[in-house]
Amino acid sequence: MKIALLGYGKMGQTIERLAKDRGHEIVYTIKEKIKNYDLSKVDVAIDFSVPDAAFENITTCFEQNIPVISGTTGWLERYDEAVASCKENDGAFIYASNFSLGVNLFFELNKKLAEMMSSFPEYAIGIEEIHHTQKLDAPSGTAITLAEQIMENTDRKGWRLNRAEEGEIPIMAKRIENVPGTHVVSYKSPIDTLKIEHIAHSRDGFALGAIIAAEWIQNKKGVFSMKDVLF
Ligand SMILES: NC(=O)c1ccc[n+]([C@@H]2O[C@H](COP(=O)([O-])OP(=O)(O)OC[C@H]3O[C@@H](n4cnc5c(N)ncnc54)[C@H](O)[C@@H]3O)[C@@H](O)[C@H]2O)c1
Ligand SMILES: O=C(O)C1=N[C@H](C(=O)O)CCC1
Repeated sequence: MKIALLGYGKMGQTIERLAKDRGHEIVYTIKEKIKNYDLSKVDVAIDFSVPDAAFENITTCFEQNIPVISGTTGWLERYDEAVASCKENDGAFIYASNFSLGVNLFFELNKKLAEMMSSFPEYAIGIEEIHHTQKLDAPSGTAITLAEQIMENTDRKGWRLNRAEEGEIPIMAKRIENVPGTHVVSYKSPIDTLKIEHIAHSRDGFALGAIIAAEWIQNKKGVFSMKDVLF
């Protein structure tokens, strides 16, 4: 595949290394607005940029008929508009708050556990996420996905950053140098605590998942998720 990398920071560079190992060609490494680039020779754009740029990057690709894989977090208030743009342009799109196989397995466990725990209101639910200090958004996109999955399977009505309110899920966000990404979902009662945890040891899992998604979306049209790709 001929790949355009939209965003060439920590993730863009990791994707470049792993994509080359899999025989792909990186034709653009873009660190700025993409309006002026001719992407017509590109098979797929992989966007790991910044929250302010993601929506414009993604929709510009749809207008140029390029499939998009996006992992940028912190722009999701415009996700529905991006989906509409994909459909209008008969495009192809996958967004995931986390592309790693491990986290996508963790998502499935999280949903199942929340469904089981919904019968036991004595357990207080909490989410903790830990990331490196350069991260621009909080809470992480992954933590928001985990909270939304719990809300769909319990009576919890919302989530809140760094504090707990009645009926909501607190998401505690910590920033520690060099941590690629850790997520913990816990259920605490006066008697015991139950926890599930995912610890990324590097960015390779996120990058590999995004490349696998880019390979999978070739010759497809529509809006898909990592669940479609992996399971
Ligand atoms: N979904 C996942 O699996 C996953 C995994 C890791 C990171 N992320 C997300 O990916 C994004 C990037 O993470 P990172 O650690 O590589 O960040 P980073 O800060 O290292 O890199 C971001 C890059 O985007 C570039 N950029 C700035 N404006 C741009 C624009 N208009 N168009 C294109 N590029 C632009 C910056 O110059 C930089 O090179 C973040 O939102 C992060 O939360 C998602
Ligand atoms: O390093 C980051 O930034 C990460 N962002 C994603 C998120 O916000 O969930 C995935 C994990 C790494």
